[in-house]
Formats: sequence, C-alpha cells, structure tokens
Amino acid sequence: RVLNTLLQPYYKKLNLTFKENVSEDEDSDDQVFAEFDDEKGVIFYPRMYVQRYAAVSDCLMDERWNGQLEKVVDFGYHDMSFIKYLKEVPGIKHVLGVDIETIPLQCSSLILGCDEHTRENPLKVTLFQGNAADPDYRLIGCDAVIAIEMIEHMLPHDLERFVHTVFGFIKPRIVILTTPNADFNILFKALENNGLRRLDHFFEWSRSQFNDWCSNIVDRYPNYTVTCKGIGPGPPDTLRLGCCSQLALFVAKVYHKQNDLDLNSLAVVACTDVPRPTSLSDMTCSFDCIPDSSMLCLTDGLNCSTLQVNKFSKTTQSLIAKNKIDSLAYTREVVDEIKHLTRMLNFNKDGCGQRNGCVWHNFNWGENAPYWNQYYKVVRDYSHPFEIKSEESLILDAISEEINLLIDSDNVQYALDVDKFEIPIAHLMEVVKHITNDTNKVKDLLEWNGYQVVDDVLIHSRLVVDTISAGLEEDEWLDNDTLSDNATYVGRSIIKYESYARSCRKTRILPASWTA
Ligand SMILES: C[S@@+](CC[C@H](N)C(=O)[O-])C[C@H]1O[C@@H](n2cnc3c(N)ncnc32)[C@H](O)[C@@H]1O
Ligand SMILES: [Mg+2]
Repeated sequence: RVLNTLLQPYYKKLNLTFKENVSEDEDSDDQVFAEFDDEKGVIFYPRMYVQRYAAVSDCLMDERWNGQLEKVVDFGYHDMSFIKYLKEVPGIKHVLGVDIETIPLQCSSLILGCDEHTRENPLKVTLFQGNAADPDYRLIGCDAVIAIEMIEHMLPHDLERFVHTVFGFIKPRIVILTTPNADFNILFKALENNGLRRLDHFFEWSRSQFNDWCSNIVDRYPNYTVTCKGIGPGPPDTLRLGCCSQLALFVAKVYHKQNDLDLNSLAVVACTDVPRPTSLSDMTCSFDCIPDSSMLCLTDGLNCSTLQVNKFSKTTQSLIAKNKIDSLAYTREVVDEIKHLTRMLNFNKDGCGQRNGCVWHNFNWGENAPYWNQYYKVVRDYSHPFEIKSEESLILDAISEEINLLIDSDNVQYALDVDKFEIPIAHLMEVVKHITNDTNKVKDLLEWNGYQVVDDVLIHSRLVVDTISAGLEEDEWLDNDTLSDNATYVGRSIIKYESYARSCRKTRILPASWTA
C-alpha cells in the first residue's frame, strides 16, 4: 500500500515518452522527465533515486511473484534508504542488508529502531557488514537479490565472485541490479574532468557493455533469463543516449525455494563405500553425493554439508561407524555433538568456519564449503513488533480502502456532489463478505468508529487528504523523513497536517518521531 501510494504516480509513467515542453501545468509532479539547468546540469523529475527505487519496486511487485518474495537481500544498502521501502513489499518476512562499509551501517542501525510501528505480519531485518562477493550461509533461502548502484563499486575479482554468489549459491527467484549508464555521462559537465565517470566508481558501462555482461551471465547460468531497461530519461533530444541508470532483471526459469539451513532439523547420514558424485548440478542431498566414508553428511532435506568424522570424539566416532549407511537415526548424543561442533565452527575467531584442516566439504563447492561459512558480521538484528489484527480492524480496513477507491475513481454512482458520497451498506458488505455477513455488526462498527450511517447508507464527506497528498508525496521522498519535515509540515494548515498524518498512519509510513 505504501509503495503504491508513494510510487504509483511515478512508476506507472516511467515508460511514457518524455514531455516535449516542460510546462508549469498541475500534472508536472506526476511526470517523469528531465531538463537542463545552466548551473546544475541535468535535473530529473522526480529525483533520480526516486525513479530508481520506483523501478526496482516495480520489479519486486511484478504480478508473477508479488506477495511471494519472503526473504530479500539488499547488497550495498548504504544508509538503508531503500530498505525502508523494502519493508513494505507485500509478503516480505526477512530483509537482509549487506554493506562493506561500517560507517553507514552504524548510522542505519540507529535509524532502524526509530520507525517502530506495529506491523500486521512479523518482519525481521538483519544488517550485516561484509563483502557481497562472499557466500555467507545466511544468504541461503533469499527469494530476491537487489543491488542498487553497487556493482560499479566492486573490484573486478569481487564482481566475478559476486556473480557466482548470487547465481550459483543463492540461486534466488529474481535478481535486480542497477548501475549508471556511461553513454549518458556526456550530459554531466562535472564528469568531464574525471574521464566521464564518477571517481568512486571502478567502472561505468555503456548500455551495450552492460547488456554483454548480463547476457554472459545467463549463458553461464542458463536457469536465468534477463531483461534490461533504462531508468531516468534525459531531457528531450537526448533519447539516443538512453537513460541515466540501467536496470537488469534476472528471472529464474525454475525456482526451488531453499530453506535456511536449520541446525535443529538436521538429519545425519553416515556413509561408507559410497561412490563420489558424478554430477555437480543437483543440489539435493542423497547418498550418491556423499564423497567418502571419512565424511559425515548433514542434510536438512535440501542443503547438505559434510563433516570429517575424525573431528568427533572417539565415542561418537565409534557410534557413527556402527550406524552405517541406512541409518538416519543417530543417538541424541551424536546429534548433539554435531550441533555443538557446527556451532563452534560457526563462531570461531575469524567467523569463517575452520579453514585449515578442511573440516567442511560440500560436493558443489569442494573444500571449505561456504554453506556453513559465516563471512559476514551481524551489525543489527531487529524483529519488528507485530500484532495479529482483530476481525474488527480487518473489516474497518477493508471498508476504508473501498471507500477510498470509490472516491479516487470519482464514482458518480454514489456521489451526491463533488465532496459527498452515499454508499449503500450492501455494497460494503460485498467487500467484507470473506470476514462476515452480519450487516448490523458492520453498521455498529462503522458508527462506533465515527462513520455516519443513516438507514442502510453510509454518508461520506471527502477529506482534504486527496487534494494535498499529491503535493506531499514528493516531499515525503525528498526530505527523507528528516527532522526538517516537521518544519515544512507545521507551516501547512492544521487540517491538512491532521488528515495527512491520518493517511500516513493508515498506510504506516509515518515514523513514530513524526507522529509525536
Ligand atoms: C552508491 S552506494 C549504494 C546506494 C544504495 N544501494 C541506494 O539504494 O541508494 C554503494 C554502496 O555499496 C557498498 N559496497 C561497495 N562495495 C561493496 C561490496 N563489495 N560489498 C558490499 N557492499 C559494497 C558501499 O559501501 C556503498 O554503501
Ligand atoms: Mg555510486
């Protein structure tokens, strides 16, 4: 809902052709275009990062997977500016942020607790410090990978490893990458002295270079398809240069959701005299992928790792030896010792599993399998408070959403005049029929919550919300929820403030500090 409210005016129009004449008309807020300013160079409307976030959100909410992306990682999340919106993507349960820098991480860990509001669904946000190139085992199970303007900050060998971490290790359903379009740079005067690229970027690619890189990825990881598009059209007459940024959307042809490797549901399989695997493509653990008898294979049904048997105590080793291949039923002691050992490995000093002596082995990855490797440091792990909604609030929410829809569509059927509507309760009962068919209960609930109900009709007067929301959407984005927002909004009339606050609370974009 938040993303819709904030982004829809923009992302629905991203594919429109540019405005030929930049006029001062009322709609200009809603248009996507750019113009030249003698001093500042190209100016984007809306701001470039808004267009970028809108395009990425658009991909995340594609109807093919909308509501199904539960675990999502944002690589190079910087100051969390996108994570804020990611948290509102339908169906999301776990957001991971990974950034190599620690300074922005510290700032962002302050931001996290501030916007506390009670959610309807549980959501965990985990911020890591680490290199996106490293396949940390906690990335397992991500349905979507996002990296907004990050790849150009990576060293070539890290970028290559990153590709494998994403497409060979995480294997998510979708991957969204954005990077600047070098073709566009001649429009930025400031870049002229830097060889037409930003100094903190290791490279900037033309559209054809980016396309080549992307198609090379899908050649190597044939389970993926890719489409590229531009974000941020330039001023009229610059069409040939493309857009300011470019976005690649990779989609898995076949997607198997990986479970997080769960130590508590491990099955343990001992093995003797089992042939080595012949195919590296099958990730599922079965007996024929177990390397040799000196290894113990651990699997939670999907992921598998092996552990050197000689790392166990003598007692356990003899227990393992006794339970040959067909036994999944190890004694409690053996399982406990395995868990203990694996935990010790995960939490050793450099946090990378045990590298010397090759404790871990995985048939896909060889020695020192990354499955169990803990490359990243947790900077912050935050579970949002949530509450399961009562039936009453579900009814009220559904009805208020319907009322807004009717009003927004300028429905003439129920309009008395421009600001007043008479909506039959029977119409509203349709909207809540999956919850209740008790008309009296719904009428009582509506009256109790301040709605005017006369006979079997709800009388609704339009609030100022609609007229001001368009103007405020952009402010909300631009000012980034900083304290200065208060100053801006206090200047507006109280009724606007109030109704805006109400609509924000409803859509849950209002930070707690702001409400106060
Ligand atoms: C231009 S900022 C990204 C902006 C941000 N994604 C957004 O949505 O606005 C690039 C970020 O990538 C991070 N970064 C650079 N190399 C990285 C790497 N190898 N692994 C993880 N993060 C990296 C930087 O620390 C920086 O925060
Ligand atoms: Mg950059």
